[in-house]
Amino acid sequence: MATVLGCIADDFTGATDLAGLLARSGAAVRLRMGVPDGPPQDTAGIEVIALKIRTAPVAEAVAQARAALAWLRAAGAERVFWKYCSTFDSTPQGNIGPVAEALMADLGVQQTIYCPAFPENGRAVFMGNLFVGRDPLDESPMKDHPLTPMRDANLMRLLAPQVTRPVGLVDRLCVARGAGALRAELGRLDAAGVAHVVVDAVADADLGVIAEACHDMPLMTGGSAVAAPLPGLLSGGAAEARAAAPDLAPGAVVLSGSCSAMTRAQVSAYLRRAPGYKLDPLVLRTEGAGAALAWLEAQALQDAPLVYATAEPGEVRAAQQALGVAEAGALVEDALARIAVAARDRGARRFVVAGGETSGAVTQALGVVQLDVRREIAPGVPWCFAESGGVDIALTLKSGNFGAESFFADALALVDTL
Ligand SMILES: Nc1ncnc2c1ncn2[C@@H]1O[C@H](COP(=O)(O)OP(=O)(O)O)[C@@H](O)[C@H]1O
Ligand SMILES: O=C(O)[C@@H](O)C(=O)COP(=O)(O)O
Repeated sequence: MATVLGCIADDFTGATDLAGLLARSGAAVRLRMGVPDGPPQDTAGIEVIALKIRTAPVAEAVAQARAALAWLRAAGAERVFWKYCSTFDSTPQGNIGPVAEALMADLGVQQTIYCPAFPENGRAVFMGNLFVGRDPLDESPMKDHPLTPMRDANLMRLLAPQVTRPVGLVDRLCVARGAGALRAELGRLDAAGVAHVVVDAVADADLGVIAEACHDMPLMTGGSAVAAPLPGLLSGGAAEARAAAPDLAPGAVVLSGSCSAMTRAQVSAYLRRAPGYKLDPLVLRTEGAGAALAWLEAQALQDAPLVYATAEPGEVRAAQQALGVAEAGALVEDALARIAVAARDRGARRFVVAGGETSGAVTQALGVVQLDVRREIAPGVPWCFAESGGVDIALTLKSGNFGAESFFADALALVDTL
């Protein structure tokens, strides 16, 4: 089938979030992990390519995003969506703006919009400022993120240093007047040379207006929620019969490298009902992952044991001071990736993974190249089926701050009903 909408996500949890929301429409959505090696084959109406470029050096992020775009265009996509985090996570150098500008240049467009709002998960944009629940982004737990601490809530201020062309805003007062008013305002800004337009949205109805006004743009950017209405607006996103769910053995493992506030609560809740092993980056540095692997070896996989590096902000800061931010993160990601492979080789077939970077590392180590997206456990977190090392597995990749406190148990309870 020719692809009508091609999506590029900057991390793996973000990609499953986006694919899950697009699939709510019933449209056929194919999720590829990394840019596929060969030319497009067996494509769906909606294609999502998951990259692991949120914290990559800018030039590398841009090169990967451009390669993804070239593949999506070869698949027929004339509309492209650039998905980043609903909390606008980016490093000080920042990849959101440079990737958007590179995609705009390749697509030959002068203007795009930015809307990370995700009301179902408490993310709203008002007067260009991003809120998490009732808190401005920089007063939310995102201020302590291990890799992308967010210290400003103003999206124009965050974006301006990342791009070369002018940044502007369409505020909620305009969005509330409907798609025609929004289109007219975008036209006025375009005539004034404003290339990068932050658009306010506080509720799903605003996102409907934005999608209606902007679905014809060759490039839209944002969180998953503003993309959710697109399948209904673009012809060709037809439904596809689902393959039967694979018969999965009971063994499961829960892996958490996320230190986000919600994951910390989820880890605490899960430790009350399942065995757990805590990774320490300082120990990983000197002794490797041997002790964790030995611990896992002694566990019954039917108990769905948890291996986690999830820690409070003070502990994370101490590890980062001793090892450096990148090294601390890489040690944890490598260890969890090795543990995932060991668990699969011992018979685990259900994987619950918390953390975007963590999910990228685990999925790559498991050699997963494509995910079949199924039902959401919580908004933006679907179960997926995949093939890994010649066996069928179920995998859910949870964004740091998504899901209820009982998420890990909720996920494991749902997987047999898919
Ligand atoms: N105890 C720790 N000390 C330092 N870094 C850690 C620790 N635990 C996890 N990390 C790193 O923090 C990062 C968390 O990012 P990520 O997996 O994307 O989670 P989230 O989805 O919450 O953003 C990862 O690179 C992970 O390896
Ligand atoms: O948009 C979102 O919030 C998520 O899809 C996402 O990208 C979250 O990233 P992580 O918290 O790093 O998993």
